[in-house]
Amino acid sequence: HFSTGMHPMWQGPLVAPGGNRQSPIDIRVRKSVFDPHLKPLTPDYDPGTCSQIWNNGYSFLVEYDDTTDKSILKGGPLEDNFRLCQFHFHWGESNAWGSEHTVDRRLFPAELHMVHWNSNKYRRFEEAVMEENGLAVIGVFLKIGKRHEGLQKLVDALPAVRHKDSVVEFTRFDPACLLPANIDDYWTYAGSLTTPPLTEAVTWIIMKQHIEVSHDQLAVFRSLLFTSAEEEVQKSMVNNFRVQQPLRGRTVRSSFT
Ligand SMILES: NS(=O)(=O)c1ccc(-n2ccn(-c3ccc(F)cc3F)c2=O)cc1
Ligand SMILES: [Zn+2]
Repeated sequence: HFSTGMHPMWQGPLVAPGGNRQSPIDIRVRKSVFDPHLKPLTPDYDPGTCSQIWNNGYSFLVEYDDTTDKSILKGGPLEDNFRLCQFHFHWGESNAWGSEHTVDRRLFPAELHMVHWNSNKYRRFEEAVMEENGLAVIGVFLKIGKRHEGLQKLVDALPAVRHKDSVVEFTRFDPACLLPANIDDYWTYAGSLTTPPLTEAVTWIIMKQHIEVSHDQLAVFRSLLFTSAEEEVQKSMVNNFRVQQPLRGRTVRSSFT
């Protein structure tokens, strides 16, 4: 039987010890500050660097070969080149919740995170993840609506990684297809990873425009399991989001008025 009880990890530290730039947060639109110096984001991804999908017991990660600067993110609030290493999602057991960030307390059914690391300053991800501003994560909200054609190739591969620690080869997927049409309007703030190690290394870039996926596509996310094949009790992979964290005086900047 599949319980959707709170997975122990998610009852983890509500606020990291001594953390004053933790994520996720609620984005108060009227409190965000327009910054005219913010540039447009210029992602440049090579689908040829896509390598595999891995169920790590928290989410499923679509991983990219980040040994060269083939898939990079520049511009926006970023001074350096950031290399794409993986993307993943957070979602709820119902369409009423699931996102990690909120906009004026509005919850979305799911949220995409595209994780990049500063390849000008560091030699590998493992180093960057421990450094202030070593990472840049793009967040995109998902809403239930029309089927997302580009996502379907990924949805079709998910049954192969149903259990924790399963991996399947996955190639030639262009992550740019998951970005909204308008990537010029975003919020950005200094934050952290939202699961352990919770390091305060992330420049967050949250897209104002959401993408749409169908109810059936999101239902396949919920068919994944937190648990490995050997465990007796299988736990549905749902509600894999962290509770919101105090802003602690941080400013959220917007690229739009
Ligand atoms: N949800 S999120 O803020 O985008 C997020 C949360 C956690 C991670 N995460 C968890 C473990 N790691 C990790 C993987 C490999 C490594 F060498 C070091 C790490 F911290 C990681 O990047 C990555 C991204
Ligand atoms: Zn995430």
